[in-house]
Amino acid sequence: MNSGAGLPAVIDYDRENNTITIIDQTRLPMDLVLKDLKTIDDVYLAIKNLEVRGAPAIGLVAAYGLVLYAHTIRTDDRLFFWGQMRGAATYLKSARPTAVNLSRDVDMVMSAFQRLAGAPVDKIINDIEFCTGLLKSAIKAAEEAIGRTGASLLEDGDLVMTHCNAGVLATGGAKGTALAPIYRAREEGKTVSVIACETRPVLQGMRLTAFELAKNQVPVRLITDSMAGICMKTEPIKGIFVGADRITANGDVANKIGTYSLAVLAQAHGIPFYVCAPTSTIDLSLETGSLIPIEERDPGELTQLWFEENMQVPDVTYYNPAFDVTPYELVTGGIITEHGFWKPGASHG
Ligand SMILES: CSC[C@@H](O)[C@@H](O)C(=O)COP(=O)(O)O
Repeated sequence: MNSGAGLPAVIDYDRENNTITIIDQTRLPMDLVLKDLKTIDDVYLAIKNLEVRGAPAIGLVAAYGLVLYAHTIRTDDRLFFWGQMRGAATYLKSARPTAVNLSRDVDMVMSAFQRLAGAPVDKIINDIEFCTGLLKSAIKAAEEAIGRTGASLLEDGDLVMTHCNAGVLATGGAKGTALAPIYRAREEGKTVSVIACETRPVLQGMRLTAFELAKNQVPVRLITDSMAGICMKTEPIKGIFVGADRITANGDVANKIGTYSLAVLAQAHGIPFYVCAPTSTIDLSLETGSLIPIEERDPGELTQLWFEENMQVPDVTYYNPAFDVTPYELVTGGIITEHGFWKPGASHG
């Protein structure tokens, strides 16, 4: 199956072989490699190690992970079945803490499972698989809608900036979130070019966004994160478009580390800052962004990853938060969801 973005499906589930196939994003852009996930541990590690990453994509692969696991342990012993599934759900949710989509999608599958508690095991498994298929369709539909709203802000010849990867690789959908307006604008006959920030330390902007956009013939220029300020000062940037991992009730936005710095710079330069995210990324249970759990990752990502040599300096400590929180007042353009612009205080829909 194709992702519709010049790539194979980012996440695909084959029921016959009870296998999830993903694009292994740690191998991009050098190698476009598909990887099979056959066990719950495979799924957990794929999320943890960023083989599949991006808020909607990790939720989707975890949901398929539960389907895969249900097929694997299929048994008429309901108590055992339920206990094992609950353990698997907790395990998958622990892979990464910041993106709310992971726990939300796992919980969604588990509540479908619970609702069917008295049904035959085959029916339960069929239904949770169906539910996961619906989730995938909902991701695609949300992206189309986000794309339409976002593209209405763009004109032919515009230049935008983005950070990390909030494209198809991050969602397993059709257009991504922050990149959806750009893909949609192109469908409307408008060429929009993109400045992609490389996104230290794991380089999602360089390895994934630049790759994905180039593959789709979208003009893209890569910069290091430290070049964003000079670009905002000297280039006619129409807007900054980023995705989100979790948006709290007051509108604060957790997204890839470096997003907050871009929002501060954008405000200083009078450039609108837009966050594109499906409503499933809004977490009304948290009042403010300070309550969002921020994932801290291995310092090896600073000292080693993507380099031949270990560059760890003796007697130096390292700090590697994977996300930061941008306060709502810096989201000057607004938060674009599948229902149009969302403001704190409004319900999801
Ligand atoms: C549409 S995805 C939005 C976010 O998940 C994305 O911007 C991001 O921060 C991804 O971080 P990652 O650590 O690569 O999973």
